[in-house]
Amino acid sequence: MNGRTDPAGPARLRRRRRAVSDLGDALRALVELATATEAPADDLERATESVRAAAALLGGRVRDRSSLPSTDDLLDGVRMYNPVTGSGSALAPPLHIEQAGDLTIGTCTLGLAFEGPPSYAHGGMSALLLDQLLGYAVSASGHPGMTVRLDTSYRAPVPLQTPLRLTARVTAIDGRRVTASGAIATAAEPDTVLVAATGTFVALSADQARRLFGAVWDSGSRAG
Ligand SMILES: CCCCCCCCCCCCCCCC(=O)SCCNC(=O)CCNC(=O)[C@H](O)C(C)(C)COP(=O)(O)OP(=O)(O)OC[C@H]1O[C@@H](n2cnc3c(N)ncnc32)[C@H](O)[C@@H]1OP(=O)(O)O
Repeated sequence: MNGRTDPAGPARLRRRRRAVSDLGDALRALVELATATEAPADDLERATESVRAAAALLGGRVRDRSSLPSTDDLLDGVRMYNPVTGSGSALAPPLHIEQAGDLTIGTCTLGLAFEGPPSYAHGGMSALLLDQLLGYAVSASGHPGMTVRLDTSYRAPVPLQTPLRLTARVTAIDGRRVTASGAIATAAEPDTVLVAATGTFVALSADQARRLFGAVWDSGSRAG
């Protein structure tokens, strides 16, 4: 059941979304502390028991890959567990995105959990952030599509625990193919590009959309 069919309606959905975001905040803090901690082994063992108890609470009712989360709404663009932007995701920094004309701007700070080289972000994380931001720019241009190619150029390491500013814009639309380019910089030095990326996104044909997402879409419609 989702917010469209739930008899208690919007209030229940709002409460559930708030709870999902609060849990996301707590999980992100936990993941960061679990990475940063130098606590003694006794404390690690006690924390492990508490985390296992919390997991047992959450495991009572779960979905599988063929169903959408009950908090999400694809038509309104609500994806609470997106691993880059989702407020409910333990994995997401999260990246906050806003649109200013044709420029897409993202902000986030990466903690120690995203460390690759000591004190800097893992390169795969930079690619993940840019894939999401470029994809958002492509969607915002009215031509949503899936990434088919992402070229990433690492010019300088991305510092952890430092506010970041990411930008992206669509540079070409060619039939079903859309190209977007973007960059990561620090908020303090927004003109110094640390990582640049160009992505190609392809709008799905009706057949491709049915083949890839038909089962999820059908289960969403059945749920309302
Ligand atoms: C205000 C607004 C708010 C918005 C709010 C919403 C926000 C929302 C943000 C979401 C942001 C998500 C950002 C993450 C986005 C992912 O992470 S998507 C996941 C990763 N990507 C994938 O899994 C895609 C995997 N690839 C595929 O499944 C297939 O390639 C596709 C996409 C179905 C396309 O099928 P295909 O048979 O490869 O391609 P086909 O349909 O034959 O060709 C279409 C065109 O694409 C070209 N093409 C295909 N592959 C390539 C390639 N690798 N390189 C170049 N061109 C290619 C073809 O040449 C063809 O060109 P034309 O001949 O038409 O000129």
